[in-house]
Amino acid sequence: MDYSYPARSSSPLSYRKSSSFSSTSSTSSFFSNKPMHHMSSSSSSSFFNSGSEYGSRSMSDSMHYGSQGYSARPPVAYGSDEIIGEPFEASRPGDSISVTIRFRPLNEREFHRGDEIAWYADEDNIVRNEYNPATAYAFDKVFGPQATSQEVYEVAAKPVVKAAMEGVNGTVFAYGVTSSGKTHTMHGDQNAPGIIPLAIKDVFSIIQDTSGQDSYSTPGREFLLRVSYLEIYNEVINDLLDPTGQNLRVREDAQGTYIEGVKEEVVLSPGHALSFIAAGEEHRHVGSNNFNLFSSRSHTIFTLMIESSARGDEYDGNLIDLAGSESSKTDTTGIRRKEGSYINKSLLTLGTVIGKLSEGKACHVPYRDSKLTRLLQSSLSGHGLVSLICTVTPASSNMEETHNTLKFASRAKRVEIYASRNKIIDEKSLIKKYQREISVLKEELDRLRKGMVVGVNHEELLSLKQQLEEGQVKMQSRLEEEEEAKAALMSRIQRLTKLILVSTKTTIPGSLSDLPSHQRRHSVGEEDQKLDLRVGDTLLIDDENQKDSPSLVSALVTEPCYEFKHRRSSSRRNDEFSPASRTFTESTQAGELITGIKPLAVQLSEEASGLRVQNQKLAEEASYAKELASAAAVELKSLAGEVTKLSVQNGKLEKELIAARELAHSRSFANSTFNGVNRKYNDSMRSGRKGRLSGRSQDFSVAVGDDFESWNLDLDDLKMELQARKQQEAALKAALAEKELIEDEYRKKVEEAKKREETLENDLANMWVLVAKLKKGGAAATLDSNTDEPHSNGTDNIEDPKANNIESNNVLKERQVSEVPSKPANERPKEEPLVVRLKHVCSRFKTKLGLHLQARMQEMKEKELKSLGNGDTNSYIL
Ligand SMILES: Nc1ncnc2c1ncn2[C@@H]1O[C@H](COP(=O)(O)OP(=O)(O)OP(=O)(O)O)[C@@H](O)[C@H]1O
Repeated sequence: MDYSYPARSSSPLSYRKSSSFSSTSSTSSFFSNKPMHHMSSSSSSSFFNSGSEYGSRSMSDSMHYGSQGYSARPPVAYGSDEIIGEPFEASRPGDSISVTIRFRPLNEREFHRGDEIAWYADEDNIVRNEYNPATAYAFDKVFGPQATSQEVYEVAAKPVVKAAMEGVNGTVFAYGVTSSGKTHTMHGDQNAPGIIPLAIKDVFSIIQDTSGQDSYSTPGREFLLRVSYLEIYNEVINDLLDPTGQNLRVREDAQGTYIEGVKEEVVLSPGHALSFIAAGEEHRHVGSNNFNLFSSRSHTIFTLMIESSARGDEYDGNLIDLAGSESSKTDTTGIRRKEGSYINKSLLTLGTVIGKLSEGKACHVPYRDSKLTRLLQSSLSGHGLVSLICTVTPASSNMEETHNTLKFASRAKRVEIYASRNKIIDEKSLIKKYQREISVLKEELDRLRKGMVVGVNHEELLSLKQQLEEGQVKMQSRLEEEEEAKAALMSRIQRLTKLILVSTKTTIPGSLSDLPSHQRRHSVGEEDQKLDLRVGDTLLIDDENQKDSPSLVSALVTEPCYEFKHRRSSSRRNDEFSPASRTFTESTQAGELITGIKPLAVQLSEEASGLRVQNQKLAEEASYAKELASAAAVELKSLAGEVTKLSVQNGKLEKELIAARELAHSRSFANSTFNGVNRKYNDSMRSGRKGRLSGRSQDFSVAVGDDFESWNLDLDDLKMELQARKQQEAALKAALAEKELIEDEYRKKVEEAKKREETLENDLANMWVLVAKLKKGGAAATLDSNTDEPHSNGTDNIEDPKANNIESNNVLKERQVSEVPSKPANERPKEEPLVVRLKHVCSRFKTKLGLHLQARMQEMKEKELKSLGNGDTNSYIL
């Protein structure tokens, strides 16, 4: 005999490669077990798959395998009682065990060995020997090698399943030599599911079909499905669904035999049920024998128990049990031999039991001789439908084993059964138990309902209902508010806690717990520094939009300002974080570390919530500052307008001045002319040429006299006017100088105002940056501000507006760091430095702006007064 071994999957539905060989006989069964201990019109079905050397050794002893193959040997001779010239008449279903034969194809090994077809399916229900055609057996159905498992299921299992759904126990089992196809038939694989998965699927589809159209449909019924899966290995029963369930005992009560303590799992879908099979397969005993690498070394029984009840009919449920298959296979040495002997023993007992039962005599049936027959007792003794599927190989090399299988099947065919529907529900029935519970609960509910409405009139009921609804609405809204607040708080706490834990992780990996306690006590300062760095890291990472870059962290940690910061702040933090930091620094275990962090987180969350209020205030103040800045900008515009007006006025004044100067010049020319004429006149008067010139002189005198008179008048006027003009000129010059001064002053003020506007805008921008930062990383900022420094009064910072032009928090921090506290701790404001600073910025800004506006108003007033004082002059000039 030569052997090779097919791969075998542990899952009943997983793909299996075709086996190449077979030689020894084996048996496998899918049997419908009895309803166990249940009283009722119940039925049960089981698969079992077992391996055995049943008949194989005699076969191997008598057969000779050689290169010539089996064809060279003569056909096996059979006893006359074994040869059936005419096939049996197929039994009527329900009267006897249904017996089906399934041929598998020749496998590769048999083919290469030159095996011939020794047995074949003749028509639908005859198995005939190729070498002796008179040797034939009739069964209910014979499937050829090409038949599918679905076809086998339809004939051999579906009627049992149907009967089980109607309350009749059912058992299907497979029987055959090793590698004849029991597992293939019962479990199958993904491509060709076997009887078990097909039966499970059918049960669920029957339950789901509530149409009533199908003859199997079960409208108006309730079902509870449970599965169990066990194996009989070396005459020991093990629970495959519960590895701790070993060596289970078979018990007997009035209702028959049952397995004590077997695990039953409720299943909700076919997949769910199959998953239990797959899990059970993991625990099953499988080993290689001469012919099958994954030969079953035990009988396995899969049971699907179906409890069914008409809806509302609490005490009239049906129980249906489906059970699984078992197989046994053999080997010739060592442990396999021992297994094989057990398998053979149980199968021989099975054969004996079947034989006794087939005789139909009232004789002792040795059910108790093996666990298998003991468990099958109810089924085999005719309390339910039984379907036997015998798997056979057509190979000539296994002709004798196949013949033995056929003889066994033939005997089994003679066993009569008396299946009847189980009518009485077991007290242990789960569905009944559940129904009782439901009934009790329903009654209780009814009682409660009745009790609630007794003694309450309709109006009271309505008002109560209204009150209840109002209360519900209030409660709901309050609940929502509380939930929101809680969620906000929780998220904040989580964020803060996360920050702290992340920080802890990045900066002191194991350092606290690694240090001996005494060392830790001495290194509080160091750890404080570390904590500061951690806090700083966290804050900076937060500032950097949460970029968790180790290089960035390390770079920031080494920055001098941070070193300075944590050096300086270590003493202070012990005050401010005393409970948390004490817990933190005194922690010795990781668990304690986390416990220590919690109060800190709570504290931080409180501070963060305070900070949020402050942030809001700051935002309001910032918005007010913005308004002020825009008012200042408007005012600046009006100032610029005034400056322009003044410039225009100055231009006019200059023009007037020029005109006045020209006038003065012309007056001076007239004056000099007058003086010249006057001088000439005086000279002529003094020279005595009065007579000679008298006539002319008179004329002239008349002429000149008239002129002179008028000239004298004009001259006085001119003199006065000239004087006035001179005064005016002086006044204008002074006014011009003053205007120029004022203009310069205005220019300066405009420049100053522009600078201030810039400063204000910067301040405002900084404020927004800080507000945004506080909003974004409020907690971190709080932590930072808490750990940074005692609060400075912030005044110095604001003296120089440029200093407030903080482009980044780092600058601010540097400033804060550089402003080492000069005041005692008890003078420190309670608010954070950033907040104080911002407040000071705002108040300074407001004060300065107010002062500036006041000064401006004053100046304008003065200017106005001055303008009024010079009004005559101006009007005179104009
Ligand atoms: N009807 C069939 N059609 C095709 N292949 C089959 C058929 N029956 C069995 N085989 C193949 O034959 C090989 C052996 O089958 P299987 O393992 O089912 O035998 P078995 O009787 O369960 O053996 P054992 O008792 O040792 O566990 C497998 O590879 C299987 O796929």
